Amino acid sequence: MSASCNCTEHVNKLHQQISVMRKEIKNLRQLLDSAVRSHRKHMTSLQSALTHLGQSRSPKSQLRPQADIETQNSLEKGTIQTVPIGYISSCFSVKNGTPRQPTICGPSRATLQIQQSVFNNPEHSLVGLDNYSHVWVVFLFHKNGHLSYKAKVKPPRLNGQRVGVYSTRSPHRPNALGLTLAKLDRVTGDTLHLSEIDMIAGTPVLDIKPYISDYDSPHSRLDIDTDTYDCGVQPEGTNVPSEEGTTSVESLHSDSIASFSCTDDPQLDLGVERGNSHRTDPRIFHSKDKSKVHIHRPGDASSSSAPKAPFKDLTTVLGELKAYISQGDDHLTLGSSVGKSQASDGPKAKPLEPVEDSARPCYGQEAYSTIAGWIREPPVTNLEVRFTPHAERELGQFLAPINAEPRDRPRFRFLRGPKEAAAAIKGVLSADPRSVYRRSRCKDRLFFFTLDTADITCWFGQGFAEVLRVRPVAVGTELAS
Ligand SMILES: C[S@@+](CC[C@H](N)C(=O)[O-])C[C@H]1O[C@@H](n2cnc3c(N)ncnc32)[C@H](O)[C@@H]1O
Repeated sequence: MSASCNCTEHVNKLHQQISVMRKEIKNLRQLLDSAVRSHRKHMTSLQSALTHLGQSRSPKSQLRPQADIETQNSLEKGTIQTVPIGYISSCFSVKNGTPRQPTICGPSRATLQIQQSVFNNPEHSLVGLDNYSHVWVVFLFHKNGHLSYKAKVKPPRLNGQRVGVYSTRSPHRPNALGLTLAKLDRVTGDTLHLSEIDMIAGTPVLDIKPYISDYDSPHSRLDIDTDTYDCGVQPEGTNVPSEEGTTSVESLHSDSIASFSCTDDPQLDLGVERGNSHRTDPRIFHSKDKSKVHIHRPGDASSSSAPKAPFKDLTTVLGELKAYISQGDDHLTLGSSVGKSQASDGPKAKPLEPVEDSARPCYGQEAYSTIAGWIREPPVTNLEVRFTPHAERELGQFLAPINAEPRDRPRFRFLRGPKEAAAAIKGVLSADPRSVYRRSRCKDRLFFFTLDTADITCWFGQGFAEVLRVRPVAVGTELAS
């Protein structure tokens, strides 16, 4: 009896000892964990101190951590590790039916939230951006499906003709990078609200930059090659003579370019006033030669006796030129058009011969740029877009995101109502979103695409596209954000 009693006591003691030891082990573990944490912290701050030292003392400092040196080496070689700053949330869920360029479809809306993994305070990175109306969006064509690319591609608008990949905006290029000029509607905290986009939902964005027309548009460039001025004299060197007849580099990079005049020849003196940019100088017209610009001067035979008078604004003239080109009226020349409207205003412009074929470069909106002819005059013509009454009724059922009631009606996430959606649908379809294959081989097939929360069904006939159905996207297949 006493032996068994002793034994139980002994076992109990052992149990107590084990439990004490367990507690001690637990405490030791906690101590160890906290030591490891503090060690890591210490190492991180030590590392950043070393990096700082390495950067501030000498770029080649031995103190620079290996990772830093590797990054630098990669940069030197032109290879970088990219990190998306955010992902596009847009009214287009798939490639099919997404505009091929942003301007095709104004109401196409999207948001971009800057990731917290990139900046601790992402909203700080957007401070000041709301001063701009447009932003460049650099993104990855993540849904290309493959990484293959070819030196020559067949843009859909060229209807099967091949051109070099670098003369197109094809998504299939060695580095699958896209570039879109998007309208910046507003900035709220860490989020950009965009429209006029051509990116699908989920597109990884690598960078955004403000669009600054003074820098980004050849229209307003100040460093124009003076060779392109056909003003009768070849200016010395490559710089534009300043008002005083001297050539200053500064003058090319300041507003004083507005004072450009061919002072070498009094007959050519345009008398352009300081403060007026040459880009709005109505005396400058394009010749039909690539990049050539004619400056019409009082000395022109057509205007020798004409007094200096107010000229038509260049943008107006370019507008007329654009209208003329799109009308394709072979009998009308810019000269006659401008001349007509300027009959009482001042000298007539030189006639400009009509563009003969779509391959020839034509003039961009900017006064000093040219673009491939097929961009303005593609072999694929724009389509008329119609809605059947049924489709119109279906579209009319959709509500804007802000309308909470009635609950049983479909609601857009991005678009601001049926009117805006109709404009977006027209934009997408008028540019004929079909592939060349579908256009030529499957003409009669129905075409489906998704816009915001609507599934659109349509068909194409000769010169038109007709919307047959506009249904809410099936539940469970809504847009990925
Ligand atoms: C022709 S690209 C032009 C994009 C951009 N504006 C540019 O010039 O780089 C536009 C087309 O790319 C496709 N697309 C848009 N986002 C994409 C993405 N994340 N991955 C793959 N293709 C995409 C859509 O079919 C859209 O119509």
